[in-house]
Formats: sequence, structure tokens, C-alpha cells
Amino acid sequence: MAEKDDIEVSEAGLFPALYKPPGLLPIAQLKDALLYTAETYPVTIIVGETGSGKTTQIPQFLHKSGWTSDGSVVAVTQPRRIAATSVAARVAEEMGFFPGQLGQEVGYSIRFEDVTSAKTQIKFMTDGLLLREMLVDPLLKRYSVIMVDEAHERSLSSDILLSLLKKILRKRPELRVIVSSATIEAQKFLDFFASDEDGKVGGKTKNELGRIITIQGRVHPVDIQYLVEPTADYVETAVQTVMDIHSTEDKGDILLFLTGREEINDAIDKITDRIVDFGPSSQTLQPLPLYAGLDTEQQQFVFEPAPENTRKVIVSTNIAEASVTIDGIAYVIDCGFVKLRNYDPSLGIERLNVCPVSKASATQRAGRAGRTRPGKCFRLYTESAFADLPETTFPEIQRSDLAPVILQLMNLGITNVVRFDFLSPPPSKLLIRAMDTLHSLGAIDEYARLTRPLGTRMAELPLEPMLAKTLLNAPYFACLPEMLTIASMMTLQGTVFVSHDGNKKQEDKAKRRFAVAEGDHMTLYNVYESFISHGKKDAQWCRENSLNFKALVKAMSVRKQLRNHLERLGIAETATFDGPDAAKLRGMNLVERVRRCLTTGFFAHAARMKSDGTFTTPKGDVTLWVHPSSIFFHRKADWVIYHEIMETRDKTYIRDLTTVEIDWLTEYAPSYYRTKGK
Ligand SMILES: Nc1ncnc2c1ncn2[C@@H]1O[C@H](COP(=O)(O)OP(=O)(O)OP(=O)(O)O)[C@@H](O)[C@H]1O
Repeated sequence: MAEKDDIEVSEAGLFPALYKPPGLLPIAQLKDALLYTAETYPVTIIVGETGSGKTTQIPQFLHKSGWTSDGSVVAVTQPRRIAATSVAARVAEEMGFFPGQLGQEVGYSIRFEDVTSAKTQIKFMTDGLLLREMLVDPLLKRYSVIMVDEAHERSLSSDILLSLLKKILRKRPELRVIVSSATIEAQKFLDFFASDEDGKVGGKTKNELGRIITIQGRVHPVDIQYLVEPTADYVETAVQTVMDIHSTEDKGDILLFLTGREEINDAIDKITDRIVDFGPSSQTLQPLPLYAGLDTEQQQFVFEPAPENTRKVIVSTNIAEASVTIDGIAYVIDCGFVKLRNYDPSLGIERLNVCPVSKASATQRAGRAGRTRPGKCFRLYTESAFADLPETTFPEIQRSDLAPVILQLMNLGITNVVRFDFLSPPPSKLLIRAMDTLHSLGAIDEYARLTRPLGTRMAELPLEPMLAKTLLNAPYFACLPEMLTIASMMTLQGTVFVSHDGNKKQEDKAKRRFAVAEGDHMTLYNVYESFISHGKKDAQWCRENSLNFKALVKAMSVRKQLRNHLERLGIAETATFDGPDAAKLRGMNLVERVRRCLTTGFFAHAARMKSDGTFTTPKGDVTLWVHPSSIFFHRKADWVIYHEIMETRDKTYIRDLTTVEIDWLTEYAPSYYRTKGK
């Protein structure tokens, strides 16, 4: 029986307290001001210290003061999935719901994972997902308030979302938009919403449009320390700092920010090697990785409390940088760098460049400490280097492949994307390249209009344009069931094979066992089929075959969702369409039909193997390296199409390859290969 002191009254009823309220968060003092502003003005820009309570408290204030009473929903968008899911869990808990009740009054929605219900009143979601919802609900009518969190990060989707919300406000003056931002961007956001030919948004003049609210103060102090001299090897310095903290500082977990998976694994190996130096009796260290490529389950580990006498060291990319609270973190180590995507429109290659973080990012990182206890942040750069950092991160919209987002904008009826009201307009080269890509895929015509049905259908599928086109073409190649599986497996982004207990050899053996000579797509198909034929629920079989059980279960769910999307478009899984080549295709085996179908979507990603085992682009101007995860890392091929291309450090890698015939490129993309002179 619970003690009286452990009993809390919540809206959900009486039950033993699962959590202790965080005391008065700084935002509590501004509750009335905030609610008044939201009542009075369409736009509220909120600027506050990290940890002051913006993300977790504002939606609850709004909910309690009636913004959801008519069945409307308060939405909070996040640039990252881990933030959306973990904050939803926290808010549900604060409102008195048990973990199993997540998805009822409080829920979250991220791509291929909707944990909401008809009851949901507070919904956390990725900014990209809210954009998608506009396809079915263009004015986002189910929401009374939309809070765009971490808007200063300038993610591609949140920038586009702000532009579209500005448009929606003209038609829905009763909608409330709250934008949470770092100080430096606040005025820019308000000015953006106010800028209009007639100075009016939703019938309001500039002065009536919105206000900036600033929250002072934080829950616990964070002591920031800098290096006296710069370091030439921040991974080594980071590991050393972990060891120093462990031997000299009080209890408390550590969060170390590095730039990517390789560095993270390297640091974890080094930490593991050095733990032994501390001897068996002392408190031990538990290093845990955190990056986007891990599946949700693996990411959840970092939130679990460390075992007794153990100090957690979470080694993370910037995905833990904003909105995330990991209870127990007392120390943050910030390497000062981040990997940023940079799309090269002339070559169509995405580069991952290691760049110095912005001051806003460094502040966010430091703010992961001092949330549930006082903290320290060790910046692995000098104070003068900090002073030289840019204020905010360069907007993603100015360095991304814009084809997916332009396709969506067009489907929302924005016909002239060049004149779209961007917060920061992208360079014209990026726009031109995106239009080019969409045109070559047949999604837009020569007048830059969305084609019907292909273009609109491509926009409606939650897949990138090349994969969407491939899937939509599959009925012409009588391979829709197979392509549904392949598309679902592609969304797992390399998490299918795992080395259990670090047994890399076993993993390689398993890969060879499932390998299909024609390439990685059919190999993944083979894995999925074997999983299904082993009764779907067989985690032990997955272990024996170095497969990630959770990832495969996820693939099943994604496949079902994609199948439902197609059904809504009037395409049944069993559909076969007769194209001009129907008779010819009937004589071909399944693998050839799949390869041809892949060519119709990925023809722009063609490459040819050279004698040294590397690949080259059709023009021969770029050397491409096979990603080690591909079956062609050790095998020969001639022409291939690939799914993804990425430049890291000094090499350009391609991953997920399938063999094709050179003639198919001109057969399925005649204008692309003719005009490109390839
Ligand atoms: N999962 C959690 N466990 C324990 N305390 C939490 C948790 N989530 C939030 N808190 C408490 O609530 C406070 C406010 O968190 P919240 O995410 O709302 O702040 P924020 O202002 O949005 O911060 P940021 O901008 O840094 O994301 C934290 O500082 C912490 O004290």
C-alpha cells in the first residue's frame, strides 16, 4: 500500500506517484503572461534558457486553460524523433498517465510510428510529419495551437512549416502559433510572420500580430569550463576528460557530444579499454552510443538508469542536443564540432562535413546538464574559439536536396515555388537541381506542373521521390509485393544486420548467407522473406543469423503502412498494370523485373565498377567507394544503381547497390541520358 505522501491527485485519478514534480520551473512565473499572449495574439515567440520548461510545460498550460476543450489538439513539433518520443513520454508521466497510456491524451507521431488516438489532446511530432499531415488537412484544422520547438535550429521542415503556418494564419486567424527560439533569431521570426504586402496576417496589423516572451533563469546552475590550449585530437581529449571526471568528480552521468558513428565507436572502445585501469572495486563506467542510425529500442537504452555503482557515459551525436532530458546527467563534454549535411547540386552528392558548432548549439549542449541537478560542461575548445563561433547554424534549406520538399509544396497547391515565401530563400542552384530531378522522374511536366497521377501520388507516399517512383512503377513490372518489402527495408537505413556480442565475423557470415548475387535490394528482400517464413516472432532465429529482430518487426509495420497508402491511392498489393512492354516483361524472371523497376526510379544514381573495385559516375568524373555494408564490397559488378550517396571525410560512398544493364538506363530514362550526354 502506498504511503499518503506518495499519493498525488492528478486529472487521471489517484495513484502512487511515478515522478516527483521538478519544483517550480522558471516558466511557471510566466504562465499567465504566456496564456494572455496566446489568447490575444496569433503568434508568440518564446525565448528561454535551456531547461526552463518550454517544451514540457507550455502544452500543459494550454491544455489546462481550455485550448483542447472543444476536441482540438495542441501540437508541438521537434526537429528530431528522439525528442518527440521522449518528451511525449515525460509529459504523459507528468500528467499522471502510466507508460502504457502513452498515445491516449498525450501522444506522439513520427514517420511510420503513430502513437496517438482519437482522445489525444497534446501531440508531439516531428516537423516533417506535420508537413505531411497538411496533405490531408491543409489548414491543420484539428489543431488549436501549434508550437514549433527549437525553430532556431532551422531544420528544413521547420523552416517550411513556418512559411506554411504564416499562410494558414491568413485563413485561420483563430489558430495560435508559438515559436520557441534562441534569443538571436526571435525578432527575425516575428518580423517574418509580420512581413506581408499589406502588413497583415489574418487581418491583424503588425502590432497586433505577436509578442516575444523571454524566460529568465534555469533550474540548476551549469559551470562551463574551456580548454586553455586548443586540442589537435578532440576524441582523445574527450576520452581523457571522461576519465578525469570519473576519477575526480562526484557522482553523476556523463553526456559526450561527438560528430558521428565512427568517432562514437572509437571513443567507446577507448573508454572500455581504460576502464580496467580503475580496478574492480571502484565505480565502473557504462559507455552507451546514441546516434540516428540506431533503432528506437537501442536509443531508449540511454534513458534507463545506470545500474548501481555505475556511471553512464552517453556518447552521442547532436541528436541529444535539444529538447531531450536524460535524468542523471551531471556532466556534458562538448567536442565543439558537428557533422552537417551539405548537398552539392552540380554533382547531386550529399556531403557530410565536420564543422564547428554554432553558439546556439553549444548552449543547447551545455543545457543538457543542470536539468535534474547542478552540472558542469567541459568545452573542448578555448574561450576565444567559442567567441568566434557563428551565432546560429546555417539553415538546412540552403544546403539540402530540395526535391522531396518541393514535391510536397507543389502537392499543397504552391505552383510557383521560386516565389514561395521562404524564411531564408534557398540558392537558385538548389531549386533548379530539385526541379530537374522531379522532371526527370516524371513528377512534374515541362511547365513545372505536378503530373497526375504520378506526381501527386509520389508526393502522397512518405518516401523520397526516387523510391516513391519505383514503388508506383512496380505494378508495371508485376513486382509490387517484392517492391513493398524492399521499400520498407530501405527505410531501416542499415540497421538490419547486427553483430550480437560484437561478433563481426558471425555478422559477415550471415550477410553472405542471405546475399543475392544481383545486389543489396534483393538481399534485403531475401532477409525479410526468411524472417517471415520463420514465423515472424522468432527473436532467437534473428540472433543466430545476426539480424535485428526489432528492425524486422518495424519493417513489417512499415510495409503494412505503405500497402495501406497504396490502397488509398487505389492500388492493391496484387495489382499488375500492362505497360507498353507487358508482353516482353512476362517472359522475365522476378529478379530481372525488380532490377528493371529499380532502374526506373534510380536511373540518376547509376555507376560503373572500375577494375580496382571502386565505382565511377557515368561521366567518369567522380570516384565512388562501395560502402562496406554492400555485398559488392567484396564482389565484382559492372553497371549498378545505388540508393544513397554520401561523402564523408575525403571519400564518396554509395550504398544499397543492384546490378543493371547499361541499355536499361537509356530505355527507362532516355531524355535524362540524352540531355546529360552520359
Ligand atoms: N524526463 C525527465 N526526467 C526528469 N526531469 C525532467 C524530464 N524532462 C524534463 N524534466 C525537467 O523539466 C525541466 C524542463 O524541461 P523542458 O524540456 O520543458 O525544458 P525546455 O525549456 O524545453 O528546455 P530545452 O530548450 O533545453 O529543451 C528540465 O530542466 C527538468 O528539470
